[in-house]
Amino acid sequence: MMWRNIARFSKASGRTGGSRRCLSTAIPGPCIVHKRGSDILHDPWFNKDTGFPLTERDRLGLRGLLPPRIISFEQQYDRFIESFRSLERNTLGQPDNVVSLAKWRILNRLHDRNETLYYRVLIDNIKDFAPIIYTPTVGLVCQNYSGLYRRPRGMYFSAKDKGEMMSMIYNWPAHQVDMIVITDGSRILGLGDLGVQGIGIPIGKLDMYVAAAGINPQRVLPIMLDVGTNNQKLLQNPLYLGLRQPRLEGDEYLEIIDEFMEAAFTRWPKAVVQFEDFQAKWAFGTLDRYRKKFCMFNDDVQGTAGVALAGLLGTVRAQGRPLSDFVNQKIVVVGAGSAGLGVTKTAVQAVARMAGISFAEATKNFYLIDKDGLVTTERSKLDPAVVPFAKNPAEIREGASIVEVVKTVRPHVLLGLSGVGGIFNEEVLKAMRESDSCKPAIFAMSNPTLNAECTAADAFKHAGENIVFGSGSPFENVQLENGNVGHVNQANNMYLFPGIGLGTLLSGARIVTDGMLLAAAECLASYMTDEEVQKGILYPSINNIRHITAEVGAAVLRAAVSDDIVEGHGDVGPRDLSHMSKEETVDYITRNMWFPIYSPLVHEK
Ligand SMILES: NC(=O)c1ccc[n+]([C@@H]2O[C@H](COP(=O)([O-])OP(=O)(O)OC[C@H]3O[C@@H](n4cnc5c(N)ncnc54)[C@H](O)[C@@H]3O)[C@@H](O)[C@H]2O)c1
Ligand SMILES: O=C(O)C[C@H](O)C(=O)O
Ligand SMILES: [Mg+2]
Repeated sequence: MMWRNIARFSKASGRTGGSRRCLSTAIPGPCIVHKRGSDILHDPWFNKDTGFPLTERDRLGLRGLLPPRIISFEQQYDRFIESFRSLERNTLGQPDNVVSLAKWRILNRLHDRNETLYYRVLIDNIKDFAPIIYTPTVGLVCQNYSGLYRRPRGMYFSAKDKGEMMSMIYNWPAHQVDMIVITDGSRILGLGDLGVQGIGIPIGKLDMYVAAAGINPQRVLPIMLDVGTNNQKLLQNPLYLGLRQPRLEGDEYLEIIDEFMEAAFTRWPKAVVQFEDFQAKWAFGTLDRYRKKFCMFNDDVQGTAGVALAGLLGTVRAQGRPLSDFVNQKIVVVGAGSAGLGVTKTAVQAVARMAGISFAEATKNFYLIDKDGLVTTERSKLDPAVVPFAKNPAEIREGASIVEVVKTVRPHVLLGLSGVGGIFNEEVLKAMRESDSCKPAIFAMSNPTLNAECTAADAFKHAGENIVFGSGSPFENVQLENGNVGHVNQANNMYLFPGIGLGTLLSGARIVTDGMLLAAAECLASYMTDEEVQKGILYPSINNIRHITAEVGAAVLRAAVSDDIVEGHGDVGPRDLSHMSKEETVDYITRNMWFPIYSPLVHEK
């Protein structure tokens, strides 16, 4: 029996409010539907396939539209898992890409047909399925999206829709939307500009929101903002599904995104918007533009920064040193884009706070490398965002290579967010053997797998078996020659963004503050025990993603209360939130996580 014990979440109730309320209590409350007959069978939100009981078949006009035998949810679940395992057996030995896409297709078909069953198999098998619906396979899906396309998911707002967005937003069928993930497709993972094909990323991120944060799937909205693409291959592809024009720039670009934000928040003033995979200039530009006005955050800049900070603090603990020693860690960051700069800035702020020194003083132990090598003050046309981290060329020369910097600095941590696969080559990794740390840390955080700065196996082989290792996409643990296991951490923002979104939503915070983001990072950093951290395990297993998300969500909510920006959620007002203890907050968050079980459907005209 593959069915998992759901006791832990069986008391979780659906969120309140909205006209399509589906409660997921142990004895599930009814769910109101406004359609009947085959319209229900074709609606993945309500469809139960052969699982409709006889009474519902009568009530909803389904008699005769389904085979007579009623199959239980458990049987449907087992049947799906069996077909998935049989696909695995039948594709043994085939190229990885072929197998991954075949797995994605079978999951996607279920997603399109029956969301309750889809999310149940996803939640119960998150370790196996996250690499398919999220990184790395989601990257492959985006690359092949125009060919894989069968039916729409989410909404598309294009440059041609200027002036129409306020009415278009009402085309979305759900009355309530809680979480929106938006991309303009300009920097999809480390794969560059994929134009409209980038829609796969908001879809995958929102799948994680449902799986990890228990956001009701009826209340999520993936958004593709199609402002053109500069990807010539796509522009020349006759099957490309996006606008065939170069990307809008400057004010023309901003007018489109401004219009979308106004439209979205006019219809759903309580929604939380996550920006995802925007090229650096627009990632920072839009964050500055909207973060004080709308309830939004940028996952690549802010979510990644928190996950990386938790990892960096974990490496200090892994060395058996007190956290205060973080101020002495020498950290080389390779990649000075939206993610690399977000991480560096947050880590420097943490050092400044801990040591009681200025931000400028706290940059001393940080070294930033971009495509032109080490960033120093000598560089002509220095990007204003990197100025604070530019080194004095008297220390190391302008443009020094990664290996040169590693050999000179002997850093405690080498962290990659460059999008360039294999850039931590044998020479670089071997140079890390001379690190000043007894447990050097290597984070190859770029996605998807082929874009990781190095593989886990190479890191342990060349940099030494005593390292701590993290990667953005999953790798198998490594069997070391000394008989131990080299643990692979998935240093991915998936450990934070679901909790940031959920805590923000359930607090009714007006905006996402630095305090909320810091609380999320600190919660993750303190989640693992000393014993685990000393084994090199910095983040929880993805199997515990709902638990860590509830904790992170609670930390975010409590920080929002401290910042005095909460308006409450549903029947729970700001005063109720402020009176909750830490445990009560975690309980409140957990009770509000949606959990997939079939609710009785009741028809209402
Ligand atoms: N693990 C995670 O949670 C996570 C989160 C966000 C981003 N990422 C990954 O990080 C990567 C970068 O994302 P981004 O948004 O910062 O992209 P970006 O395009 O904004 O930045 C890339 C940076 O890498 C630098 N770079 C390019 N080639 C280089 C080279 N040969 N040597 C050194 N530096 C080089 C560029 O100069 C630039 O500063 C992507 O692969 C993305 O998938 C991972
Ligand atoms: O999508 C991911 O897996 C992490 C991150 O947001 C990225 O852009 O790579
Ligand atoms: Mg991203």
